[in-house]
Amino acid sequence: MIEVQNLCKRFGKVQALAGASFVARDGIITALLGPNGAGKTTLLRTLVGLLQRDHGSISIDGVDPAVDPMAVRRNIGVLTDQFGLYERLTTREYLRYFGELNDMEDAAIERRIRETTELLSLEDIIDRRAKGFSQGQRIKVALARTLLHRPRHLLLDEPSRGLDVMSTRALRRALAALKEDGCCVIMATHVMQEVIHSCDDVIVIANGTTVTQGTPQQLCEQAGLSSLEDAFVRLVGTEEGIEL
Ligand SMILES: Nc1ncnc2c1ncn2[C@@H]1O[C@H](COP(=O)(O)OP(=O)(O)OP(=O)(O)O)[C@@H](O)[C@H]1O
Repeated sequence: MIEVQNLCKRFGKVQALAGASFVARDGIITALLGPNGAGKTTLLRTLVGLLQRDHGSISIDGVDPAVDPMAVRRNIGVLTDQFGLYERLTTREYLRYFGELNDMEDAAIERRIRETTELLSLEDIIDRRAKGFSQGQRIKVALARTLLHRPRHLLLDEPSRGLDVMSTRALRRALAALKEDGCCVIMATHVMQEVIHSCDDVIVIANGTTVTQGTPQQLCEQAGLSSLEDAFVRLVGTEEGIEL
């Protein structure tokens, strides 16, 4: 479980986070929905300790990443906008390398490579070098790396961008498997279809603060509208940052 209270982060004159608070529970997919510049990426980066917060509290299964960053990182998988692939390594070599960095045994690494290859349909690129990979291929490899060590918590920053229909389905399968495993998953996205399809709970964020949190149905009821997209627009008061 991830609990955040009154999280603040400023970059110079920009108040990127201005008191965000929420709880993301285990065994469900929590969407982080907000217009461009709302603070979603800053929030995810602060949660894992890539950015230092100015104020507020973070608890990841009871551990504060500022107090014990290594304990948090062992149990968390992060997919950011920087995929961090190595052009000269094949997908298999890259996944092996990250498995070793996470202190996994060789047999476990090979088993998880087989499982993630099947889950994310990586067969055609598993033995190809990353140089020249398309955007969708890059995301899938980065996602495989994120899932490889079976972290209990996952922070996914726009995982569906650039994915074709087949890859979107692969992502949905991966999310369903994580949910089944009882993981705590937070997914920042602009794609309403993905929220409706995969997410049980939604945090709406605007101007660095949490506007509301609830199931897609609760958000619709709160806004008095039947479509989640319309409810989102009403709740944040802007049409910016929506993809259908
Ligand atoms: N390193 C930085 N230096 C200065 N300003 C920053 C930095 N990172 C983020 N910001 C600012 O903080 C605010 C929040 O940015 P953030 O990237 O968290 O938004 P977001 O919700 O992820 O947006 P998007 O949907 O466009 O990806 C923006 O005004 C952004 O310009």
